[in-house]
Amino acid sequence: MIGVDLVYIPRVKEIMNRRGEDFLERVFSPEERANLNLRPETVAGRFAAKEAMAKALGVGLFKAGFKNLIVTQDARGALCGRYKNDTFDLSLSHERDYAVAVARLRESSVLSVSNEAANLLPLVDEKDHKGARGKAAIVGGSAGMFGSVDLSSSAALRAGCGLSYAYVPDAVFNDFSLRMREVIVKKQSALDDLRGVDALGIGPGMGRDRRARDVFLKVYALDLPMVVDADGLYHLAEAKAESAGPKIYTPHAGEMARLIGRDADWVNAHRDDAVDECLALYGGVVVLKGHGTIVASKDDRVVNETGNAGMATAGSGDVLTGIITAFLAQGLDCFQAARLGVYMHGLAGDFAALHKSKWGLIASDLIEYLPEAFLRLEAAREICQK
Ligand SMILES: NC(=O)C1=CN([C@@H]2O[C@H](COP(=O)(O)OP(=O)(O)OC[C@H]3O[C@@H](n4cnc5c(N)ncnc54)[C@H](OP(=O)(O)O)[C@@H]3O)[C@@H](O)[C@H]2O)[C@@H](O)CC1
Ligand SMILES: Nc1ncnc2c1ncn2[C@@H]1O[C@H](COP(=O)(O)OP(=O)(O)O)[C@@H](O)[C@H]1O
Ligand SMILES: [Mg+2]
Repeated sequence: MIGVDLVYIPRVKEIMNRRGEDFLERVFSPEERANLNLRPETVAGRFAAKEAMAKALGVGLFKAGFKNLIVTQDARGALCGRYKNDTFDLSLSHERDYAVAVARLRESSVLSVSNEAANLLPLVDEKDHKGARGKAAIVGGSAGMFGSVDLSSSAALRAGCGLSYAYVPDAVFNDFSLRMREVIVKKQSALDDLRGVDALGIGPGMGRDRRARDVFLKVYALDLPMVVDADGLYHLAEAKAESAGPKIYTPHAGEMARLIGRDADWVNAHRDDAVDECLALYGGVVVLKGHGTIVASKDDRVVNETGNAGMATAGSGDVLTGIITAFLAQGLDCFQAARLGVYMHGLAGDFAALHKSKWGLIASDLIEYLPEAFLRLEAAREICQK
């Protein structure tokens, strides 16, 4: 959360001479230009401060935009920085040909992530081994739908599990095994092994034929914490199977409509009522996805505050299944795992959109930016606990 930058003053002087006002307009906001001292060492120091703020945020300077990284003064007259809702302490200096700036993201900015979510983070014991950090299994995949189970099982590892297994149909086992590295691939004919895992996710890309339905019914009857998504929700709606262990259901509006016998337009217009109907029919914890995802049990309900429309892209729900399964496997209860999972998935999506835009974001980016979301939440928790 600290950034530093060094700028060669003669270079800034040369650009100022060559490009004049045009350069200042491109780099400084109107607020900054109003008070700007045009000595090259001052301009170079301000420029370095912007780069240092971008580094403290972990965002490229061009992506953040020069003019969005604002060097200003606080109420006491001390130099500080601002980027959207984040603020920075700044320290600037220059000597001969060089100007230097150090930026530190203020704690208040770090705390703008949810303290409640930060306090749910599973603890990591320094003596942990992979078997002690949660074993997650994802049951799904079928020809043409490898991607979904890859995304789910990979996301489970990135969300902190020590071991992640993908249970795929025997017919695609060889192909799928070649594709995966950290994830361990198993055949769905070995479902008895599932008793050794801590939590399960079922449904991504699993298909809707009879074979898939039979696998679903066997797995759904296991007394293990379980996330039910995608084609798992299809089989559940069709079979109205009895649940044994703790369950989290993660429908989008279309899947919710099927679960409660409504249409998707009705669900979109009555999201809270749809969740109530789903809870009454299936119990457990319900996650109704989409803008303002609802996480609800019969006793608790929250509307999630992270995430963005760039996440409306194929496979992003599969990533969510893996993240929630991982938190279940690390010992959180169903409501906590769903709450933290949805929050982290959205926060990773917000980081991904910052780096790659809402247009360029794809589901695997959510896995890539999950570590950044963890770092942010871990920093918030450390500050809360001080
Ligand atoms: N790379 C891979 O391998 C991937 C594999 N995947 C796998 O594909 C399988 C099928 O998944 P699915 O979500 O497409 O299935 P389904 O249940 O038919 O729902 C779609 C229907 O519901 C409707 N709908 C209404 N509201 C909606 C909403 N808010 N969000 C979304 N839909 C909404 C929608 O309406 P429409 O779009 O026509 O308006 C449409 O009629 C599943 O196994 C999944 O894991 C995917 O994860 C992608 C990456
Ligand atoms: N407009 C949006 N704003 C925020 N999040 C969204 C938006 N649209 C979709 N999402 C999120 O993206 C994910 C999509 O899940 P899903 O529809 O199951 O995708 P897939 O089946 O392709 O993996 C959900 O977590 C949902 O909340
Ligand atoms: Mg889905």
